[in-house]
Amino acid sequence: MKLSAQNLCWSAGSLDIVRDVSFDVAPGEFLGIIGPNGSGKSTLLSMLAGIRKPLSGQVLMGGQPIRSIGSREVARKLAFVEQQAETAERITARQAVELGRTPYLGPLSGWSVEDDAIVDGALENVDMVDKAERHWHHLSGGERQRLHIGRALAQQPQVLLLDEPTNHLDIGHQIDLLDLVRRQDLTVVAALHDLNHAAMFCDRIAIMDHGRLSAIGAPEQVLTSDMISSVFGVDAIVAPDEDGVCHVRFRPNGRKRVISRKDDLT
Ligand SMILES: Nc1ncnc2c1ncn2[C@@H]1O[C@H](COP(=O)(O)OP(=O)(O)OP(=O)(O)O)[C@@H](O)[C@H]1O
Repeated sequence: MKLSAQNLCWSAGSLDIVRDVSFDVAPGEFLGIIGPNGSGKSTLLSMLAGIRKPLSGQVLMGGQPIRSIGSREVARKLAFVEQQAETAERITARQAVELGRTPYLGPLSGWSVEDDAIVDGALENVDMVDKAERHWHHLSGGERQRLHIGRALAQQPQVLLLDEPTNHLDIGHQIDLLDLVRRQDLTVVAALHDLNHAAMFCDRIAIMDHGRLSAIGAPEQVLTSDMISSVFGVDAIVAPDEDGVCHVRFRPNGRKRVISRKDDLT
């Protein structure tokens, strides 16, 4: 399902947080959003999810304004895993994933064996089958994060929005999770901090800088030394690796040098 951001703006008082951001995400495409802390990634995602009302502009899901679609219908089509997603404590891991089936339940459509099978599949996908009966508050941060993704998959959405989904995960689970997400036939928008993971898994990357979309394109088009230096203030060398995927190697003194150059001017 296609997702479109059209001239999205959001402000907090007099502070412009997201400034006139527009892009389309094609059905089945994986778009990564990168940018420094505070550049507006989470704010943008919450507008894409229909949770935060844009000050101006609109979000279209499947060509329809998201704010004109009922919340239950949105929940059947779009799943959002927020950065600090919390879940009530007195539930098991399995029950946390079962929450993903809520948009499908109603007075005439109770819990079914199909729901059980979908939850089983989601638990398997996020490697949590063996901990399914554990209590939420006995799980590690990474296990909880995997369950949030499991809950989102159990929602069987067509659009998946993820805010820093690999936070808390060890490197094995980071790679597994991004690979899992990429293998689903879903339209995905994910805020990511690791530029190499963005290059490895995303079809395109959008770069947020001070609330603006400063570039969007294929990883090899947008991940350049100049961009990394100007947006992140870090020196980096970008070159294709042996698989042709662009690889970013950071130079530890980069940020220090940028700061000292600024100091030279004062
Ligand atoms: N409700 C709000 N009121 C005031 N300021 C806000 C509000 N929501 C977000 N901001 C500010 O907007 C800016 C962008 O925040 P946002 O969380 O979107 O950034 P981000 O790119 O996701 O950052 P990070 O990488 O740290 O998660 C930040 O400076 C934040 O403090």
